[in-house]
Amino acid sequence: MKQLNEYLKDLDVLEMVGTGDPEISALTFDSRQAADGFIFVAMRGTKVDGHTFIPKAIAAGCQVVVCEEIPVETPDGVIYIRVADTARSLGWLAACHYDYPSQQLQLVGVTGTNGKTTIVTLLYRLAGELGYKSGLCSTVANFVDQTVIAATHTTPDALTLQGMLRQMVDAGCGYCFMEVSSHAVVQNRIAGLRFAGGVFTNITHDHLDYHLTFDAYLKAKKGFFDGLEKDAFALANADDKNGSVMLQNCKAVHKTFSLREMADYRVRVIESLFEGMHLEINGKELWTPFIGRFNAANLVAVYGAALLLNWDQEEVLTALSKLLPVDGRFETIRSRTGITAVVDYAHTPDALQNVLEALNQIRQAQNDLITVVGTGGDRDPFKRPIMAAEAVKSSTKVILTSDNPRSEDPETIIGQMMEGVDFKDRIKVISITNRREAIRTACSMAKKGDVILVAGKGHETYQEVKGVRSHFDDREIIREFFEQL
Ligand SMILES: CC(=O)N[C@H]1[C@@H](OP(=O)(O)OP(=O)(O)OC[C@H]2O[C@@H](n3ccc(=O)[nH]c3=O)[C@H](O)[C@@H]2O)O[C@H](CO)[C@@H](O)[C@@H]1O[C@H](C)C(=O)N[C@@H](C)C(=O)N[C@H](CCC(=O)O)C(=O)O
Ligand SMILES: Nc1ncnc2c1ncn2[C@@H]1O[C@H](COP(=O)(O)OP(=O)(O)OP(=O)(O)O)[C@@H](O)[C@H]1O
Ligand SMILES: N[C@H](CCC[C@H](N)C(=O)O)C(=O)O
Ligand SMILES: [Mg+2]
Repeated sequence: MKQLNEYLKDLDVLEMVGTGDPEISALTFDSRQAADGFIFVAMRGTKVDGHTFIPKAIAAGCQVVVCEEIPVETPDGVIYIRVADTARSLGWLAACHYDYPSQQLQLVGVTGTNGKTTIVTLLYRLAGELGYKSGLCSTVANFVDQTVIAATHTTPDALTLQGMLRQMVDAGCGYCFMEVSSHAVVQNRIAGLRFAGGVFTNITHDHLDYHLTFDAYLKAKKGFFDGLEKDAFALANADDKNGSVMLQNCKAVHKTFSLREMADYRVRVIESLFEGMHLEINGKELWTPFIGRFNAANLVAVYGAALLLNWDQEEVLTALSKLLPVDGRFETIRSRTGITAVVDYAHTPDALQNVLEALNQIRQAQNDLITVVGTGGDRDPFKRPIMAAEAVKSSTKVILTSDNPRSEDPETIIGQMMEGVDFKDRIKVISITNRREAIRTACSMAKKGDVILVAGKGHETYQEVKGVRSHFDDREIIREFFEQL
């Protein structure tokens, strides 16, 4: 255990009320978790202000409070530490508490609207193929070497994150690959971390409910690159017009990847089939079971990051072609009757457009492409009509349905999606609120050779309706209906 003064050396303390240097047992930012010997960090949230829970945290045994505003009443025996930004301070306190684990391994962060989970998971698997122990922080799951820890967020809170990194270091991991969400940057969940490198995939429409403007969303992503040190690498997608924005004034070593332009790491799609793609990466050819140009971009980003970590180029290329698609991303299920279903986590307009483009390139023109899609409740409402329009533009039939409606009315969400569909196109659209029914309908409509895309939920094994989560898995449901054909 450490004394308080050790924790304070990383903070810019503006004011302190109370004296002493108590021994600290743990940290918390939630008064409900507080106990004797804890530091309580008061954070201003989106729903409530953590400062209002300071008395509760003290009643539970906290002797040290880190806050942005010192309360009027300051009982004896409690030390109040005022800082400008408690969320940022939490990152540094957590880093100190766990003995700065990010400085003891090579941490690579991946940010962007789409492709983060794919890239970090492939880097983690590639490390395994090459015999390196590593950790993973992703939307689907976290891994400490081979041990899985369930994921609640794409990027966990600073305390959970630093704790997990400590477990990785203790387990002998030399690397950690993590997703850096824009929420995490804004909420300073990544404060106190030292990155060996950062990767930028792309930025398109998402999360405008939280960031309000595209500019603010862009700034959040850029915030991650602005924080990289000069010995780190910054690998950006040259095909995205904001790739260069990420690199502007970034101290790290600039590198790029591209499907089109001259870049440090280049990929070309030689052939694309349902079984996979034939690629050329920096002049070397390889086969991969991945489908879609966007996955060629993901693979070249993985290749670039691997070389920037000084992994052996030949070994990387050999292992790359063995990697299999990630859970819930372009997962293919075939019926005995010759129908192909694809389950994909496309939950943004750009992702949906990309997946549909890939499917249209590889399917036979005479066959139908039936898309089943919804959009999440309590999340960006502006993407709803755009996603419906994308689905209609590139599919022959569309079934609009529910995703995770959360606290919202599912029919209202579908109604907002429908607003994006031109009147003349409505003939090819039906809406079925119950997602299971929607999938069943798609399976019974499809004929031999047709393709069904079930988009939006990918790996998820639940559906949240009116705040209640029940077991739900697009893949299980498709298999069940395919059995009945
Ligand atoms: C909008 C958002 O990001 N919210 C996150 C935020 O919660 P919040 O701001 O609502 O917190 P709050 O409820 O207002 O509480 C404020 C403070 O008071 C404290 N409190 C509260 C009650 C109490 O009795 N005592 C107490 O001390 C809370 O612990 C907190 O410190 O801080 C919490 C703790 O870190 C997060 O769990 C929570 O994530 C929510 C659950 C969430 O859904 N977040 C999503 C939107 C998210 O973060 N997504 C991104 C990106 C997704 C992607 O694209 O992949 C992700 O990284 O997962
Ligand atoms: N490089 C890419 N460019 C555009 N779309 C992509 C790319 N990679 C994946 N996608 C699409 O986006 C979906 C989500 O991919 P992935 O889970 O890798 O992204 P993510 O950035 O982790 O998403 P999230 O923000 O939910 O964590 C995929 O199912 C696919 O449809
Ligand atoms: N990480 C994304 C995932 C959305 C997935 C979709 N199935 C939904 O629930 O809206 C988010 O929180 O916006
Ligand atoms: Mg993800």
